[in-house]
Amino acid sequence: MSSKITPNTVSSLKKVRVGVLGATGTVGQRFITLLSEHPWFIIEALGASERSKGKKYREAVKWKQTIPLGGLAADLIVKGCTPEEFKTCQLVFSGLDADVAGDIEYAFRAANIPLFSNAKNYRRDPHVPLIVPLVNPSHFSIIPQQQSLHSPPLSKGFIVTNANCSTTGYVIPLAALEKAFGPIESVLVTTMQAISGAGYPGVPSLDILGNVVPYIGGEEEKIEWETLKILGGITDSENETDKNGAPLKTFDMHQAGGRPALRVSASCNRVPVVDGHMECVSLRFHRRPPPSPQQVREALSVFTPEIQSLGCPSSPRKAIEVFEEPDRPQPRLDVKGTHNGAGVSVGRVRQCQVLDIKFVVLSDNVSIGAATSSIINAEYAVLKGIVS
Ligand SMILES: NC(=O)C1=CN([C@@H]2O[C@H](COP(=O)(O)OP(=O)(O)OC[C@H]3O[C@@H](n4cnc5c(N)ncnc54)[C@H](OP(=O)(O)O)[C@@H]3O)[C@@H](O)[C@H]2O)C=CC1
Ligand SMILES: N[C@@H](CC(=O)OP(=O)(O)O)C(=O)O
Repeated sequence: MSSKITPNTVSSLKKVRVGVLGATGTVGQRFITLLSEHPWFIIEALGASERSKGKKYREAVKWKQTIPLGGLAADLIVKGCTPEEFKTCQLVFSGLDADVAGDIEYAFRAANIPLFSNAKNYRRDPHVPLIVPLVNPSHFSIIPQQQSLHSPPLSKGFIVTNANCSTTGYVIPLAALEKAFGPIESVLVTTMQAISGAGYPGVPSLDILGNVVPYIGGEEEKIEWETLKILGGITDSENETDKNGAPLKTFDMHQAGGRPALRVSASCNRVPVVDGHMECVSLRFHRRPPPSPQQVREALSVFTPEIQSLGCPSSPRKAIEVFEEPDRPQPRLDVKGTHNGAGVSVGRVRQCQVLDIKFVVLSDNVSIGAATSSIINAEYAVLKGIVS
């Protein structure tokens, strides 16, 4: 496909054939729901574990979505997760358990199948982009390097990851604020994470009902470093070159051009909420004097990511909904927001007596925190001719 492709030309072409790995899981089910009505993509193949393989999807899955399972996917036979079984797919989404995602996703890339992953396995890879589509789709520019460094070099295959669900939710307002007011110096974030973030069946009811668990293994570290990769840029490496002697591209981890290092401290809690991660954020800007709460509200409200102006069909109508009411957003009332969980909601923007500004952000951990992000990333790749 040429880079002149527009949303209208994609709509008039034959639908892109897609597969879903981990299709029976919490994220996999959200993929099925969103893809069943997708204007550009059609589900071609579904994969899961040996437990599910060979069964009709409707028999293999414990369907937990509020929308009934219907459409073509319900009667597809679930396959194993091997590239051979997905060779007719033009791209594949992965909602695989991280314990198995590493080898399986590697095999798909090696078989020249573009793969959009929710799992954590390749997020730290120096040649794999970690893309929150409302923030840093420009990081797709690392893909040619990822393909050329693979042995043998790849013509079509690549891996794109999306972020941890808590990172995704709060990094969207951070990006809007950096765009408006320049670098952020420090961030304190405290999460209240929904049970669905732990997959199905997830946290035992006796542990979570009427309770708060102040620990989610590995989560705080992920939020702290993923933020730097996502909000940073891509620069030329000082000491690594390709086979022609040209500098390799590298993620600057938010430190390019003498920018002050961004320091992030995260505290993560599991709370008895079904869907929707709420995060309390306090931050300090580099610039002095810092913006006022009203300027922050306005900057968040007008934030328009590139994917919106490009016309990606799953992008939210409004990226950040800003609430004025003192007791909103709330997970039960606001998790779906204005566009089926594809945007985020911010409220309680106010002055912080220790840093500069504080606010609360709510995101749908299974939608923009997982499946919706992968889908928008794939739409962007189709529009940019990165997938054909
Ligand atoms: N839930 C969330 O909010 C978020 C999750 N993620 C990440 O997304 C991924 C999926 O999460 P989630 O949906 O919650 O997890 P689930 O536990 O709900 O689902 C896991 C999926 O992986 C499949 N699977 C397990 N073992 C194998 C195997 N050996 N071979 C092939 N398939 C296998 C399961 O199939 P079967 O049913 O047959 O066992 C199931 O489809 C994880 O990596 C998670 O960290 C990322 C962001 C948010
Ligand atoms: N750990 C997150 C969900 C998740 O799976 O994260 P990751 O994709 O970073 O492993 C939660 O429990 O809410």
